[in-house]
Amino acid sequence: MSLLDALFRGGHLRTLDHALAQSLRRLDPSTPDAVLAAAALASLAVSKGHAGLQLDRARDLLDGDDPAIAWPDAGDWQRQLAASRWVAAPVDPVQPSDTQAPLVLEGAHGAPDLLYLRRYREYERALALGLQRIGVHAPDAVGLDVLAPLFAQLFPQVPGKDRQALAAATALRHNLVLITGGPGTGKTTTIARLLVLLAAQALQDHKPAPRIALAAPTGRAAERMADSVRNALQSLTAAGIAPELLAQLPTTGTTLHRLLGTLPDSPRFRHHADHPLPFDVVVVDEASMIDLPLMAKLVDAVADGAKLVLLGDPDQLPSVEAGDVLSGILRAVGNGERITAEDATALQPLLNRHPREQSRHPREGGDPASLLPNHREEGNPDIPRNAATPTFPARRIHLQRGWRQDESLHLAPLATAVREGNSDTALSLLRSGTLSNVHFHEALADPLQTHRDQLLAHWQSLAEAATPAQALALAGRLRILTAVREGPQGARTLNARIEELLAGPSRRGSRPASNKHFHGQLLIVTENSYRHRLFNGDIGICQRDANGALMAWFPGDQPDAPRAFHPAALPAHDSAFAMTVHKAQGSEFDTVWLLLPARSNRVLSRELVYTGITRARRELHVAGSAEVLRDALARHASRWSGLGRRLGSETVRWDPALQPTMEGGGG
Ligand SMILES: Nc1ncnc2c1ncn2[C@@H]1O[C@H](COP(=O)(O)OP(=O)(O)OP(=O)(O)O)[C@@H](O)[C@H]1O
Repeated sequence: MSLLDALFRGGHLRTLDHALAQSLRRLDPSTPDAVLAAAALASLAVSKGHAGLQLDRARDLLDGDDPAIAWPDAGDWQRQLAASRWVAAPVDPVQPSDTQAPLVLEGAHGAPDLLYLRRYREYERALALGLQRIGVHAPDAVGLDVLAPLFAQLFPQVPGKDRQALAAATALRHNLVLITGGPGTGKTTTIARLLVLLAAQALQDHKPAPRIALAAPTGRAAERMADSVRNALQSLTAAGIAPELLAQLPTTGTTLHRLLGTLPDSPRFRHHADHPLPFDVVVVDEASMIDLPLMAKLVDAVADGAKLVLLGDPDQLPSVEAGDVLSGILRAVGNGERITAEDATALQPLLNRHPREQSRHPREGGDPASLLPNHREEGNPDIPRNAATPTFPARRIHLQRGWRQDESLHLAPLATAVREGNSDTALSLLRSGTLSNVHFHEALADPLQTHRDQLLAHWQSLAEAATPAQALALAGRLRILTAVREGPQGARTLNARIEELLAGPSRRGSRPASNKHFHGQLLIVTENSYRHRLFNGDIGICQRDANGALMAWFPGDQPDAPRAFHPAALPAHDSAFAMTVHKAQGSEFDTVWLLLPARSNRVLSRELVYTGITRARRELHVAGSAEVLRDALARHASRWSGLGRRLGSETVRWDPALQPTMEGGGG
């Protein structure tokens, strides 16, 4: 049996993957089986979140080992592909490939071979060039010293120890900046202060106030970001920052789709290179969730000379759709932070001019590296002092100190153990019961049985809420998060059981399948609908309106004015009493129940557990066996992508002639 047939008959391919291979065979019946199978697998790889197919690890795409499949040797496979008319093999990672070839093979200098669907290689190429374009426009650093008093007021901590200050200062001097860190490390707080500085800088230069956009991949994440900025502005008001500066800052956030301007029934956007976004500063939160097509389109739409600041937690799960863009970019920036000696010199007026500090330590002068946080100082990891000028003009600052320590949930030690894959520590912390509001239900498989009343009470309160806005506000109080969708510990099964429980014994089973919506039902949208302005991951609730008609309500532009849809007219959606950790990215809930499957599964990873537990704001329950937890923490959720090497490549240089035009599709 051919490899393609074996893959198809084994149920490993989707219809779409198989159809792609078949269409190549129809066009040229002499196409070798290995090429057809590779085309189908490259298409399958995208559906599993990879940018392309890594030939030597193709078997990892399958859900389990299949003895019926005889995998070709990766070297032979590569040679057959390189010789095929369907496969372009450009030597340069930023040159366009032959438009006639639907597949692109890349891999050089010992890097593994990646086979792309052409469109995804174009997205990566466009993204790499677009990031270069944004990054090479370094803003003028002249005049930073005038900002020093305001800077010192905004960042009163001890200089040389404050990474938030370093991040803001760096972002004043660079146009492509990544500020990374776990939950509560002050990413948004830092942004608010940076925006005040940018407003002050414009005022001082007699320029118009900067046009600023705050965006995130999901509506919920955008709202959370705007909330945090509003809180930060309140603290800045209290700290005596000039109201005229604060007045220039945005207090609302938007989704990336809305920012870019969706077009009805089209994956294209209103804003792109030829019609760029009318913003001088674009700040995007939850960058780990952004997939390759969307990031490529965002970067394409950022105007020349504008600043792009990406915020994210690199330890979270990568985006569900193809990409793992954030980690690709971080790989190119380098694992450490790229603060060059040149940066340090330029930032000296800000970082070394704290009035408080100056009186204690007269300005040292001379050694610019003395400005940088020293890794030997407590709480500050290493920063390469004078890394060679990076080929990729981005800067990254990683914030480490958690600022939410006074809150009742004591999560940090567990989050660290999980992030580091340290299962002994994670288990002993969980078992010890010493972390406040963290509960471990070892080997518990069914919380709906053991904690039924407590869980049901919450969902019943949704049905009792007086208005849809109130019900939506309550919706974030509790969520069951699962690793998988199917199976006894999967989101689908749990939702069905919760629906039954809510229906009560008398009505159990009475709700016809065709009319599955009910008052108090929590919903999650599972596909993007540009027409409805509803996007994958949006959460809504069913409630009867004043006339008794059951409507589905989703957050609107104003928190107190949700949008109503007829349930039958909604795009694809599910119940959302329980949802997968993947779908919960970008959201937080007061109480989280993280339910692990009874048996190990390839989707389990330390990133999944980390993302799941860090969704909790007040209380965390983890249910599962030690064995499954150990297995999860031993695995990384990695994705195949060539972005890191494309960005790090010596040959990637911004050249307007190379900039591709963004095609539609994918995003
Ligand atoms: N330098 C600081 N001094 C005092 N409080 C701070 C500081 N930085 C952050 N905080 C506080 O810590 C909390 C978390 O900050 P913030 O929301 O900015 O973090 P974040 O990294 O954006 O979090 P998340 O990723 O969860 O959105 C806020 O209450 C904020 O006021």
